[in-house]
Amino acid sequence: MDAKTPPHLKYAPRPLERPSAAEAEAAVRTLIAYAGDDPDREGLIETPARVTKAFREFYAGYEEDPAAILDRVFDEAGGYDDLVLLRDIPFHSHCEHHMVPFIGKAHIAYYPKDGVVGLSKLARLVDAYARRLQMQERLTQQIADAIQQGLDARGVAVMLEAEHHCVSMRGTRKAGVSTVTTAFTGLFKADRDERARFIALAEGRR
Ligand SMILES: Nc1nc2c(ncn2[C@@H]2O[C@H](COP(=O)(O)OP(=O)(O)OP(=O)(O)O)[C@@H](O)[C@H]2O)c(=O)[nH]1
Ligand SMILES: [Zn+2]
Repeated sequence: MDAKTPPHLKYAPRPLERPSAAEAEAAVRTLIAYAGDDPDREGLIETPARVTKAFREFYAGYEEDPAAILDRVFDEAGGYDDLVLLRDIPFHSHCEHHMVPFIGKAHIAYYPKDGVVGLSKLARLVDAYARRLQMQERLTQQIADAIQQGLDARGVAVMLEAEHHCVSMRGTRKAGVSTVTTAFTGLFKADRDERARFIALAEGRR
């Protein structure tokens, strides 16, 4: 990606100064005590190390370069230039307000221009952005923009539907609420029939 790349698409938002694993484990001990339990009781002794390890998995996206995921374009798709759609890609992310999971499915479509990308790469792209502290709206937009930029597609459509555990488990405690977000570029942005086709396919109506 070049100097014109918008900040939200860059590999990492800024150079990160990571605390050590020992410092992170100490912070988890503090949170256990804040929750009201004893970090020294037997069942919790190894928990700070486990949580720290889990964090590296939950937030592995900061170490991924989305542009590199879409690097390999196949230009031998036999002239195929119609829509490619992946439906029901499961994802897990964490909301940046409460660091609580939001979990759902992504539907992604694009109209190829000069080639197609390996199907698994679109799922990898979702993970590269989902495994960060996120807002669902930004996650949706980042996925669309990265595909648009990486493939120079004629159009990209992204729909995310997710349940936010910060809404279901705490605060208003409304379980089962689905948040739906969409982002469109190119043909999808310009043509409402294209948007309708995408939505029908994403919902499994065709
Ligand atoms: N737009 C948007 N809001 C989100 C997302 N994830 C969590 N939120 C919301 O972020 C808001 C944060 O609101 P605040 O009033 O600062 O925090 P709060 O007091 O914990 O809010 P409550 O959840 O209403 O108790 C809440 O309304 C959350 O539901 C997201 O991905 N997108
Ligand atoms: Zn939240």
